[in-house]
Amino acid sequence: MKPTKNSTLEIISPKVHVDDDFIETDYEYQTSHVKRTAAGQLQVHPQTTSLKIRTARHVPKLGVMLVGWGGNNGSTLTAALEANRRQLQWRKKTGIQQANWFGSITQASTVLIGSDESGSDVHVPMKELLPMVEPNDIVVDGWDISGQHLGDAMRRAEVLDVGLQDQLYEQLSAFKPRPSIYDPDFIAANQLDRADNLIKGTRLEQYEQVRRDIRDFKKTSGVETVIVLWTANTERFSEVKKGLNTTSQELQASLKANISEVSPSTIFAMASIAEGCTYINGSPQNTFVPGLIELAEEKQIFIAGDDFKSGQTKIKSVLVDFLVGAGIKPVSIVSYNHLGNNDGKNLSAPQQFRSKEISKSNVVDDMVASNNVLYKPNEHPDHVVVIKYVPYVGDSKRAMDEYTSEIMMGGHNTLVIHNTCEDSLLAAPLILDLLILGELSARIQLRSAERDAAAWVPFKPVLSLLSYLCKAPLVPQGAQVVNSLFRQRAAIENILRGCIGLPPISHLTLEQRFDFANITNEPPLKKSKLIGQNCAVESKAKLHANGHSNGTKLATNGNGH
Ligand SMILES: NC(=O)c1ccc[n+]([C@@H]2O[C@H](COP(=O)([O-])OP(=O)(O)OC[C@H]3O[C@@H](n4cnc5c(N)ncnc54)[C@H](O)[C@@H]3O)[C@@H](O)[C@H]2O)c1
Ligand SMILES: O=P([O-])([O-])O[C@@H]1[C@@H](O)[C@H](O)[C@@H](O)[C@H](O)[C@@H]1O
Repeated sequence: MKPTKNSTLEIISPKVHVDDDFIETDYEYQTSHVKRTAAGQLQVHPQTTSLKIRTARHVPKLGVMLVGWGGNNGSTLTAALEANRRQLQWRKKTGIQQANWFGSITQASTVLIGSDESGSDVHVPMKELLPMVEPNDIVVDGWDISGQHLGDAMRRAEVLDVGLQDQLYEQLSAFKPRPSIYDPDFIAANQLDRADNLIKGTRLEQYEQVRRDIRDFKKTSGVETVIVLWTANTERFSEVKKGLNTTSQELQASLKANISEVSPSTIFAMASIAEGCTYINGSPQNTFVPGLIELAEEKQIFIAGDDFKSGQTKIKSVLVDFLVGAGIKPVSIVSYNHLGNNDGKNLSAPQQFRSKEISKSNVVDDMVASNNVLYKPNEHPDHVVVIKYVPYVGDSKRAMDEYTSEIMMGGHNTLVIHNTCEDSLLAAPLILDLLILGELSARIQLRSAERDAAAWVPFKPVLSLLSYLCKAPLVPQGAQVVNSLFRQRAAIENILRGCIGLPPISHLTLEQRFDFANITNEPPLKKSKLIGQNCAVESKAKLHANGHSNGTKLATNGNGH
């Protein structure tokens, strides 16, 4: 079976069944359930559940409606879609630059699927594992409180090279954001000068207008599926209060009663759910108040978020995982950055900064809690987040992080990281992945393999699979919040593997550590082909032997090469 029409991959397995509509696999799901006894013992029960996984093969034409379309992220994503669609290139002072999707795991990363007869790893592009939306086929629309068309919005953002902007300006100028819901109580007062493109009326009337906009987009664009994604300004947190928004009934009643504490982002989420659209929150505010989550669960519509995990926090979710996993104890983490884009301007207001501080600070909690050898109960590293607005640097975020850890015998290790990047060029590819993986998730279902008439079941409405792309992952009630980046990525990879009948990768590679031929009658590994650095050394060594080397003194890898 070839998962996608142009895939280099073919799965040869009796467990995989393909017809015109579905890829269906038999899947032995293996877990370990742990019970704590009264005596404090941990009883571990390995379990295997026989499942079937199916993935609908038809990839719908996807429409995305961005809230905050005219912002740095929204305009940059729109520009990138057009630049890649047209395979544009432009001159930079360093030479010719081609459009690409670097930073997108679906478009620019590969997945280990196994090893070949010589024992070498084999990786394939993630997008070849299952039928996925092609970025070139995505249709974009959206809203913004600023009425600037996308050509001027791209220029205002000052993110992309002028050589590229000039090739896109006319085309993007045809895109005009729809009027949006503006409530100055939820974003910084310094955003007022942008607010010239507004939906008037009560919250209910605004909600109804957003629903009409979604229906209008579906009708005029011909898309089959719409995902609504918030990449507008960070809002302050909404108050969560009984009678206001703790149930779907309360929330809907508050909307109808025009209660001021119902935020624009929550109204957009309600309208999206009412129109059957997945809603993704790329900002840190608590759009998903309990009543909204209950509404999504009642309607079985996906919601995901919060806050794109693009830079400092992404590194933090790797570094702290490494340190704690290595038995090294982070005791102080200071994350400072300054930037000068409009996001930074909005975050210069205390309430909006507080939303971001929360999402950037909670990312270490699960990793710290995982190691009771290093940390006493409720013991945490000092953790400080600082964000400053410095207009001159624009979208070029300058991040400085310091990680101080205790090492053996009272020693200390301090890591200092300086990270400069165009923040929107980190976020735009993440938005693409949120859209593509969010759409794919809607085509994946599970059922028991042990009961013939078992119903096919979709993912839960709170789509925690997208956590890899979010700073503050929203997870289903009772589920564990996982921030470790590699665990989050492994979840995505192993779901994709399961959908094509492949087991999770254990990295055991027993066949390379034991003489497997004597255990399983497997044919022995062919002569090990040097790979990576060793291969480079071997090829240079051969060149050297034949007198063609550039004379570089070659290190050896211990095998005489
Ligand atoms: N690397 C990143 O850029 C990054 C990473 C994580 C999170 N984020 C979050 O993504 C969001 C967007 O970032 P950005 O750099 O594009 O910011 P931006 O300020 O450039 O864009 C936000 C846009 O939203 C518009 N807007 C504000 N309120 C609105 C509303 N109610 N309805 C419609 N439009 C509205 C603004 O006019 C602006 O055009 C921010 O909340 C930011 O915190 C960004
Ligand atoms: O992704 P990350 O680098 O941890 O966090 C970023 C912040 O450092 C930055 O100040 C803010 O403007 C971005 O929206 C983003 O949230």
